[in-house]
Amino acid sequence: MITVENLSKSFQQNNETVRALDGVSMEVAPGSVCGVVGESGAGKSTLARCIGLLDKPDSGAIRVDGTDLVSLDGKALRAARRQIGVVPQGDSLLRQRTAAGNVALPLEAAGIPAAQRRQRVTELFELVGLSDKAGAYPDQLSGGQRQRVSIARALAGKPSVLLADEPTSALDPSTTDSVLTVLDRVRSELGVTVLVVTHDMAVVRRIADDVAVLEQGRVIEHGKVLDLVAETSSRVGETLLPATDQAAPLRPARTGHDVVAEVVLVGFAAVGALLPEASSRFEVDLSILGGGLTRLGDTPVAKFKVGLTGERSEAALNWMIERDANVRRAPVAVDGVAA
Ligand SMILES: Nc1ncnc2c1ncn2[C@@H]1O[C@H](COP(=O)(O)OP(=O)(O)OP(=O)(O)O)[C@@H](O)[C@H]1O
Repeated sequence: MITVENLSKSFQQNNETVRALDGVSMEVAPGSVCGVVGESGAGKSTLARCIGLLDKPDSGAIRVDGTDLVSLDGKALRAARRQIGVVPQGDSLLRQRTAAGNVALPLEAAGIPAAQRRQRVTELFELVGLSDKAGAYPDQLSGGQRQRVSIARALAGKPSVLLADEPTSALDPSTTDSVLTVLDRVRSELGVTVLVVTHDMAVVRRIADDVAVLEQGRVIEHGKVLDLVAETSSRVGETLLPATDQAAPLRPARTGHDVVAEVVLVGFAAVGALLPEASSRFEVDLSILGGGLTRLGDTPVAKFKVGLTGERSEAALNWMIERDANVRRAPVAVDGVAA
């Protein structure tokens, strides 16, 4: 479990103070993947560097499994650093060493005997799906393969937390997918808590359980991805779910329906059954006017604009709300004119 409490960090830039982190608080549950997203300069890398103990915050606490890392120094700090594997931004492998040589480096530094080292390196290459590339040099590998070697190296010391800073930037979509598959396995097979800093919401869509959105050093949204997408005001939801045709807002009068609403459905059961069941149970005619289906991780999620016609249209919507559908009704008509 990573807990960040009220973390602040400023830098001096051209005689001005830049608040890279301004009271950041967030939690990452054990064995989950959390995406930290935001525009360039929002403070993502600074947050990752503070959690990775590469930078010291000005104030605040960072707890990993209950221990506050900010207050540590000397031997205790070195021990805490071993709990956190860092995949640095960009290409960081040593060119003159083979892929296996790079992964073995932290094990050599820790004085692990050769036989144990070989076994650990073999396991790590299996985990990242590159057993046949262990003897290759970084220049003989693709960008995605180098990134997977970098992940293996960060995991060499069996950390409980893995930090990856922009692990997929500059990779094409299919290579990105192979790197994300590896990060997903790190969480599911090793139970490691993964924090991924990224500007790419596709990373969040594919592997994140939780997300924190940073803006100018502050957290403006944080929580479970599947909870946030159900909230109508969520930027995460707006980015990850299909658009329901903003050009034609919710106007019952225009569409000829009794009620028009936006509905977000999460999970196989809701996506597959809720709309047809509401329609037949309440004898209303229900048409899909916009939106569509997507997938967040393994979970299907739908956002539809629906038009309902029939006396019990409101009751049908209420019934869906009781079954955890997130429903936003069309604005109420003013002076007889639909809003
Ligand atoms: N070592 C440093 N010295 C001075 N200013 C810094 C330093 N590191 C970061 N900053 C400043 O702090 C702010 C946050 O930077 P940070 O790199 O954390 O953002 P980011 O969200 O990771 O951006 P990017 O996506 O471009 O990497 C920026 O204004 C940046 O210029």
